Amino acid sequence: MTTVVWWVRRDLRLHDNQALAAALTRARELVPLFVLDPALLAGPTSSQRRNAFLFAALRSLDAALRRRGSRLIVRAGRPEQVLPTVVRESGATLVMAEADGSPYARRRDEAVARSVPLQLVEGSTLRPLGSIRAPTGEPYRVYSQFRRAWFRLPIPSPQDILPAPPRLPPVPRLASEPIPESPLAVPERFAPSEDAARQRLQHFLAQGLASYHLRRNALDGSGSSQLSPYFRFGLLSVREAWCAAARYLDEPDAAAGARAWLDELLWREFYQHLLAAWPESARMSMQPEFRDVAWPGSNDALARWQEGRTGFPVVDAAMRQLVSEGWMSNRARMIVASFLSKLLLVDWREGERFFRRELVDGDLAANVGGWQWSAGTGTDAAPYFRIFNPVLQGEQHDPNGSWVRTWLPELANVPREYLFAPWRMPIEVQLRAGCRIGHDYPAPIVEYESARARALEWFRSVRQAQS
Ligand SMILES: Cc1cc2nc3c(=O)[nH]c(=O)nc-3n(C[C@H](O)[C@H](O)[C@H](O)COP(=O)(O)OP(=O)(O)OC[C@H]3O[C@@H](n4cnc5c(N)ncnc54)[C@H](O)[C@@H]3O)c2cc1C
Repeated sequence: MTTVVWWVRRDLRLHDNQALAAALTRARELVPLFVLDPALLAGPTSSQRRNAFLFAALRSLDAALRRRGSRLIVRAGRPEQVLPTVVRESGATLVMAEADGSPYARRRDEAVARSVPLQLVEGSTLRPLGSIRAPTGEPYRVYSQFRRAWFRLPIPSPQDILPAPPRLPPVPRLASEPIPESPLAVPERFAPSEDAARQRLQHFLAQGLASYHLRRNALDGSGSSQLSPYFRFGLLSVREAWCAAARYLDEPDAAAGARAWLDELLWREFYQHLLAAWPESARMSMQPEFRDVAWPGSNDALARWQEGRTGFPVVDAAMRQLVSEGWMSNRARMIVASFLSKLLLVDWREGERFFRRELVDGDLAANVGGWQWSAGTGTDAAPYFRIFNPVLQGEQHDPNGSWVRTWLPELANVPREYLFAPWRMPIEVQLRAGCRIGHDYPAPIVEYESARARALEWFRSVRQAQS
């Protein structure tokens, strides 16, 4: 009788789960195990909101396991202590888990592997981490080169997709702790179950994919899939999503949207590979000239950005959506990240930390990648002189202003022509709109043109100091 522990981490799904499938080829008894790791759940980069999503998703996974004759065993503690205990109690001969390339996960897995037979299986990315390399053997630092190399290799095929097992082997008698209750509610936008993830994918393929390339920048997020929390916790297999979308490449009406969406899955892939190759990029600017600089932005500016009180409606709406829902669109993320790191000159790591605490999809690789790109310190760094103008961004990507008004009720009666720059309202218009600048809504924290000039000057001086 072979007993195998299936150690669930960021793969809370039964469909297309390669670690589970590998475990099932050996197991007469299977122990689906989740470890409540204090380093992740209560550490400095933990997030109450993500915990709420995670705990609810674990309950849903447990229910799905029970429908198949199994159940989730939950234990709290440090994995390097919990795993040997569970292996001993269950008589397991093997532990199988999905590989995770983040720096903490790698250290953790090395520590666990010292005392139990741990086998890691791919599945969190489309291709194994570390497998995409330049002819020199170096990992890629530039997305377009990574993408070209990626497409030279065989792409995932629908035949690879693994169905959810209809039944699962029995679980040996083992104690399990209750899945914790979260003090926070799960954001309504994201029902925390594998079924919900799969339904959302189907809905997006049917309704959103064909127009994705045209609508993906909508600030209200209605033009994108909103699948990121599901990928973050592995409630949906990225390989399965890839294959499902790739089918539309042959449909003339949907091909452009499908191509654009698959490219975004490749950005995810790129950042996962990048972090695995350069774990130090989580804390350090990729571009050497930014490593030892002191960013001049103030704590007060950071606080106003975090609280959505900058006086720039697009920035404030995005930050209030983030704090309220744990999510915002990609375009909103780029605007607020550019605003903090360039117009306010606050160290990108402050923004990265805040995002990671607040985002339901908060993921080290994607977040660090997005922040370094936005701040101009990263790989394919956005040129430092590319600075988003929040007024123009609002005009373009929230044209009727409904998203800004949703998150900033104090601007409800501000005429559309002033909505993205309310400080331009003459005083009588302010009074009529019930929105006095500096009283009902903040005056702008900076004047855009001079802040832009200051940023350009600072970035230039940092680069020159190094050359
Ligand atoms: C400053 C900044 C911080 C970010 N932090 C995170 C984060 O912590 N977690 C996270 O998942 N994404 C992050 N992103 C990437 C991106 O904004 C989100 O993945 C996307 O907005 C999620 O919405 P969606 O699921 O509707 O995406 P879609 O547009 O439908 O894209 C599909 C999937 O592709 C992936 N993806 C899309 N764009 C990117 C990208 N630029 N980089 C990496 N993966 C991408 C996501 O998994 C996403 O769910 C960040 C971007 C920026 C600019």
